[in-house]
Amino acid sequence: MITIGVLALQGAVREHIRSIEAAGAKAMEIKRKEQLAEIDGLILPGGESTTMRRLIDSYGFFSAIQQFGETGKPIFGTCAGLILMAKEIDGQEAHLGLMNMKVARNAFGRQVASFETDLPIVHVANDFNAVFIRAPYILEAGSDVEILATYDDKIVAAKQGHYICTAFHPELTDDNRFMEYFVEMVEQSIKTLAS
Ligand SMILES: NC(=O)CC[C@H](N)C(=O)O
Repeated sequence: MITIGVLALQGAVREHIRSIEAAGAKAMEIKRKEQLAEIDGLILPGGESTTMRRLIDSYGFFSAIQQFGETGKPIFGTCAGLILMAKEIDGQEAHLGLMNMKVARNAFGRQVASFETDLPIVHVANDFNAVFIRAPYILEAGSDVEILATYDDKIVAAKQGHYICTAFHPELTDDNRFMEYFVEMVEQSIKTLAS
């Protein structure tokens, strides 16, 4: 069975653990960078991206996560995790810079800080129950980035090779289809890396 880690410095860690297990994989909380060697895929959860970045730096995770990705192992960023993965962030310095895209934080505005809607998502479902909480969205994506979902003409899910991200929170509902897709990506990457 594959093992998927959740960066457990801050944010929606427990919900992701439950969702990974429901999708049929083993889940592991990642609190030290040495633990990255024990997992096949990594999730950067929702939370607060600035706080998470500060903790990533103080626990020495910054280049460890980049190197994990460079080996071809899949990384999935949800919400704040999506912000961490972007090469560019509107109005501020970027963080890990893994995906060729520019994002805007808290981009749906104060009045609609949180909402949920059923979305068609490429590879995943025609009616995925997407929950948005002070969500970012993707302003621009490079030609190497596959757009998986839009809401109100804004890009809210994307994939670039073994990197994938959502502006919404697939771990907060019982709809496990997005997580099942990530589990498949991780299984596929193991076959590719072994061949
Ligand atoms: N629910 C979330 O992860 C919100 C992300 C948060 N607005 C940030 O900028 O980090």
